[in-house]
Amino acid sequence: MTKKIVTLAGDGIGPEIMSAGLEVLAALAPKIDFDYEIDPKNFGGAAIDADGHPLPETTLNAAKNADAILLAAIGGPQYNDAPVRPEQGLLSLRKALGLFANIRPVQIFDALKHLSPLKPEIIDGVDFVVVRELTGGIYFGEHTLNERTARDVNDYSYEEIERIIKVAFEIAEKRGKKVTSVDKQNVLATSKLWRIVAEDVAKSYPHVALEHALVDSLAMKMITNPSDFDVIVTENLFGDILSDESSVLPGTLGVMPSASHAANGPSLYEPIHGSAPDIAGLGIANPISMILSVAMMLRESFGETIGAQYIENAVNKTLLDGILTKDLGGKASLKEMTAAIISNL
Ligand SMILES: NC(=O)C1=CN([C@@H]2O[C@H](COP(=O)(O)OP(=O)(O)OC[C@H]3O[C@@H](n4cnc5c(N)ncnc54)[C@H](O)[C@@H]3O)[C@@H](O)[C@H]2O)C=CC1
Ligand SMILES: CC(C)CC(=O)C(=O)O
Ligand SMILES: [Mg+2]
Repeated sequence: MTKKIVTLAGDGIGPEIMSAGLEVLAALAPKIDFDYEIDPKNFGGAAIDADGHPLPETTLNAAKNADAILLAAIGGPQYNDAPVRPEQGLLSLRKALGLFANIRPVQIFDALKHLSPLKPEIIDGVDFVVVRELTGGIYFGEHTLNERTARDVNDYSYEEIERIIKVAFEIAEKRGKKVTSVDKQNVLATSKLWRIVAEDVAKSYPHVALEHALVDSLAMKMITNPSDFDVIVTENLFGDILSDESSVLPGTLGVMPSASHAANGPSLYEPIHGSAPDIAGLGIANPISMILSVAMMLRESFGETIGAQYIENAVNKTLLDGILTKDLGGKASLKEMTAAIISNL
C-alpha cells in the first residue's frame, strides 16, 4: 500500500536538507519496491509567514493522518519577536502527536573516526543511544516572565517517567544490556522521582543493568569515556543538551538523525540540530542528518531494514571517498554530497 509521508521542511537549511533527503528516498524507492507519496506542509517560521501560525490546522491534521512524518528544522532570529515563535509550533506538534520518546543514536561511521576532534582511543567502540523524554518537563511547564522575575515549571508524573524509562530498557535489552539514567537527584524533586521510577522499572528487566548518573558529571564522561555507554535515558531538557553535546564525538551536528515515537500513531523523524541560520541558503549544509533520518523512518516505521542499510552504507562510502561538507572540514556542497550518496546507493 502507498505510504503517506508528510514533510515539514521548515526554515533556514530545512528546505535544502529536506530536498536532499527526498532525493535519496526517490532514488532508493524503486530498488526496494517502496511505494510512497509525499505531502509537504507549512510548518515553523515558514508557516508563520504564510498563515500567521507555526502549526496550522491543515498541517496538524495531515501529520495526524500520515504514516510517518519527516521534519527538517525550524526557527531563526527573524522570529525572535514573533508573537508565537516557530519553536512553539514544534513543541505543540510533539505534544499533539504524543511523541514522548525521542531516540538519538550516536554512532561513528568508520569514515568519521579519523575526522573526529577526539583521540582515536576515545572514539573507538562508541555506539550509544540517547533516549530523551520529549513531551514533558520544563519545556511544557508554565512559563512566566515579568520585568524582574521569571519562572519555568518542571513537572513530571510517575507515568510519564515510567513510559520513557521502559522504552530505554526495551532498547537496551536488544543492545548492550545497560541503561544509564541521568538526573540531578542531588537537587531536583523531579529527579528524585525519576530515580525511584527507574529502579521500579528495572525490576522487570533482570538482564539489563541500571546505573544512575548526575547530569553534570555525565556531560563530562560522555566525552572522556563515551564507549562506556549503551542507552542513556533522561528528561527533556537534559536530553536536548546532552544529545547536542554527543555530536562532538562524530565531529558535527550535521550527521545526527533522530526518531520520535508515540504510544499510538505516526512517528516523526528529524535531525537533532536546528535551522542553522548561519549557513542557510549557502548550499553548504551537511544533508546526512536528514538522509539518516530517512533511513530511520524506513527501518522503524516501515520495516524496510535493507533500504535503511543501503542508505547508511552509501553515506559511509561517500565519507570514505572523501566527499565532505564544510562542517567535516571538506569543500563539497550539499548537492555534491547528495549526488555522491545517491550514486553509492
Ligand atoms: N528541531 C528543530 O527544528 C530545532 C530548531 N532549533 C532552532 O534553530 C535555530 C538555530 O539554532 P542554533 O542554536 O544556531 O542551533 P543549530 O543546531 O541550528 O546550529 C548549531 C551549529 O551547527 C551547525 N549545523 C547545524 N546543522 C548543520 C548541518 N546540517 N550541516 C552543517 N552545519 C550544521 C550550524 O551551522 C551552527 O553553527 C534556533 O531558532 C533554534 O531554536 C534548534 C534546535 C532544534
Ligand atoms: C525547540 C527546541 C526544544 C528544539 C530542540 O532543541 C530539539 O528538539 O533538539
Ligand atoms: Mg536541541
